[in-house]
Amino acid sequence: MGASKVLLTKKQIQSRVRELGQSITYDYAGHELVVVGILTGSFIFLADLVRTIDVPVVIDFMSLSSYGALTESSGEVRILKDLEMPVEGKNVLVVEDIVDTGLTLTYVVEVLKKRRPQSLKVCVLLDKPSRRKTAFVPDYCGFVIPDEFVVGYGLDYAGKYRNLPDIRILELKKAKGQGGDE
Ligand SMILES: O=P(O)(O)OC[C@H]1O[C@H](OP(=O)(O)OP(=O)(O)O)[C@H](O)[C@@H]1O
Ligand code: HPA
Ligand SMILES: [Mg+2]
Repeated sequence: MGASKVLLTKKQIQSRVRELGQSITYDYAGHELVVVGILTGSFIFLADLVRTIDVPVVIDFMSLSSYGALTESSGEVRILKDLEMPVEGKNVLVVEDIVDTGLTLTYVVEVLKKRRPQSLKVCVLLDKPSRRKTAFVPDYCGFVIPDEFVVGYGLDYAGKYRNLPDIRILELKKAKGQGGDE
């Protein structure tokens, strides 16, 4: 298995997700929220987070791609699937698994701002600031992590490992040495 070192346990994630949900509930009290999940990486975080948010929530998804099967961003972000609903006049909260170079979220914010939402904020579970190529700063952040490629809890390497219940550091060399398939 190429992803053996646990960086964040199930328990740590669960407790931090609950805290984020409480902050979001407090900040949006009395308002309806449109939660926009960025597919595919955000799906587990979003599913857990929305169940800790106690204001009316509508959920929509957008799919973008820049990494493909690589551990380095291609630098080019494309929309693969757009939102189903207009967000004009809505309080929009983008939910994402990780901000790394910042290219994906910088692009998402730019695209959504043009649709004139009432408010637009971004919640990420993980922030890897060491590799940033844009000035992007999330409004809500679960954990700041070191410059390692991580998998699990929705995050993948070449489509795999999203189902791991914790977040682990991908160890490619070890995987090769042990006859892994990377
Ligand atoms: O800050 P950045 O350098 O842009 O990287 C972050 C983005 O990269 C990953 O998605 P990816 O494009 O690999 O697709 P996925 O969500 O389907 O895994 C991750 O889920 C974020 O969306
Ligand atoms: O560390 C990462 N893991 C998985 N997907 C990612 N996309 C950007 N950074 C990462
Ligand atoms: Mg993603």
